[in-house]
Amino acid sequence: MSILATILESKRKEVAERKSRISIHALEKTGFFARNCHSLSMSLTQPASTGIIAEFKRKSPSKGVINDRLTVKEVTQAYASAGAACLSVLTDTPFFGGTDQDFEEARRANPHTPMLRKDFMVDEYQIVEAKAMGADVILLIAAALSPQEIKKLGSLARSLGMETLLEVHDEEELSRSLGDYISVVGVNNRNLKNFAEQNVEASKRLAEKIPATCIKVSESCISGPSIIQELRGYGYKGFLIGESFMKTDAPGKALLDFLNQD
Ligand SMILES: O=P(O)(O)OC[C@@H](O)[C@@H](O)c1c[nH]c2ccccc12
Repeated sequence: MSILATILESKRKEVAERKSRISIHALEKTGFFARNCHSLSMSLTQPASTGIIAEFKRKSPSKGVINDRLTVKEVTQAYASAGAACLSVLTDTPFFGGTDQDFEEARRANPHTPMLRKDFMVDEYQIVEAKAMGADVILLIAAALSPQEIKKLGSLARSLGMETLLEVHDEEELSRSLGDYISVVGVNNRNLKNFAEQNVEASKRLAEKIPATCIKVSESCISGPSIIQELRGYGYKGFLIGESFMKTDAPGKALLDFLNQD
């Protein structure tokens, strides 16, 4: 079984268990549910935007522990003051070591910055959870979802005022998953089925296939500022980066260094 299939199987069980504890109706009354969202599209298209979507990531199935020494609050605040256009916080626990509490702490510490709930979304319940956590953006992974599911989850996100980052890895995933509920497309350079690639070729390959009406984001394996320069040339406006920052002792400083050399 691929790593993605393993994660999805575990996620479905987890969501069923969560649903039995708190109803959707109850979730709608909790936390940040009523707050107005920030727009990722607007943040990425502002002329002065750094375009960096900076991720808090403790560990991953492909890399093992990346950094378990720093708190989510210190890292995300440092990212925001270094100029991150958006913060990405993982909430998956078994495979990435993130939690819902991480997300909420980051939200409280960074009220003015757009935030992406990074998880494997398989059910409408998680979209409502994301809103209650204070998310502005949700991730929908084309390799994990049918076009009908993407439409259902993306439309729900939009109706709650959130945006969707649609993640694709190849042309087939892209063409079957687009819809008017998608305004931002992320090309994951890493293949989630085998965690193989370590370069940004997928972004270069798919750049011209993404409709001009969508904002382009390149995700994963961005190891230095020169790659950002190159991807800008392909029309990319967003750059989702975790490991390059998190593997250092000062991820916010690492982001600043990227910007100063960009
Ligand atoms: O740490 P990196 O290589 O900079 O990658 C960040 C981000 O793109 C990656 O964490 C990611 C992209 N899509 C995902 C889906 C689920 C979990 C994680 C991811």
